Amino acid sequence: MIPDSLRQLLDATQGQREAEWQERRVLLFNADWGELAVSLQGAQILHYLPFAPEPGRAAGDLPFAPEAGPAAGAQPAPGTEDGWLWVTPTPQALPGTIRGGIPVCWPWFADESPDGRGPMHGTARQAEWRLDGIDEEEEGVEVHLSPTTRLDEQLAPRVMIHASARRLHVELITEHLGETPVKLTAALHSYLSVAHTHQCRIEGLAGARYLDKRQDFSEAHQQGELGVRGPLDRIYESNRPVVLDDGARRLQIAKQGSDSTVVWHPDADLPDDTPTDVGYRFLCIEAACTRIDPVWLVPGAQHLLATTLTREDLAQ
Ligand SMILES: O=P(O)(O)OC[C@H]1O[C@@H](O)[C@H](O)[C@@H](O)[C@@H]1O
Repeated sequence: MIPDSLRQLLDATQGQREAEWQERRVLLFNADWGELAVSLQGAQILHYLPFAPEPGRAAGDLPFAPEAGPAAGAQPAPGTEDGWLWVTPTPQALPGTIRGGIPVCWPWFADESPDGRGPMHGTARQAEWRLDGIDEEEEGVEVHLSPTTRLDEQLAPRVMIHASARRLHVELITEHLGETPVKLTAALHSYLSVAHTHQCRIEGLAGARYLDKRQDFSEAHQQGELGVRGPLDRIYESNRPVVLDDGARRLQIAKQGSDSTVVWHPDADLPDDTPTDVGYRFLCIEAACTRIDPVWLVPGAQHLLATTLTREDLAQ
């Protein structure tokens, strides 16, 4: 789900450009392979819409048209015309953050800052990031970003986004530049656009142990596949891909460097920046490192946390 004002900016874009949206600098791509919007506040992807091939045709065989926009035979899959990610149409003003897309939560997840007093989900998503490079090809685009200021005494993050007609792949790389081991938790906090939250079923978590944040982190095991029918805030211990089925489409969400899959929706208790008419149009499924699987990074080491969104019929 994309806010109208962002839609208008994208529609007025041919190829690639930088623009301002909601007081933030955003990178916009509108190409033959699809659309991408990234906010430089937080290196946050706000929108992704692949112009996917018709069933039976490989993404690499797309008949690309010379102008920007979907090529003949390459259309958004039914039910996904609005994009694969959800963004609130009424984001907080700066220095607040934008709810939606894929916020980068770093260098801690939720309230797990070293002294327990840091902002929810870390400092990276509020910070200003810079564009380090763009590698644009016919099949897609690769975008590299890093923060403009030092966000941690010892750790340095960077983000790589690769978007194409086939998939959206995001990497959060953390480098240890300091002298002593550091505990890292993090998340790629994907707000996925869905037909209705209560129509969602997540396949791939059956049997997994989870911590239920709504029950004071009590432990349980997932019985059967997860159907979303009310508020959820769970950390599943799992490194496996899941499939999100919202009745309109099946999206595969795979990941690397993560043994925690967070599933979150507040149900009727919507945040202030989320209008009720769009409050059931998202579900968060997050590739994360949490209290279940914190990463102890030693000097000189790197950690890669990645997530990949693919239409199930195109996933390999
Ligand atoms: O910071 P945001 O985008 O409002 O997300 C909040 C939610 O993020 C989830 O990752 C947490 O599990 C929830 O506990 C939390 O409420």
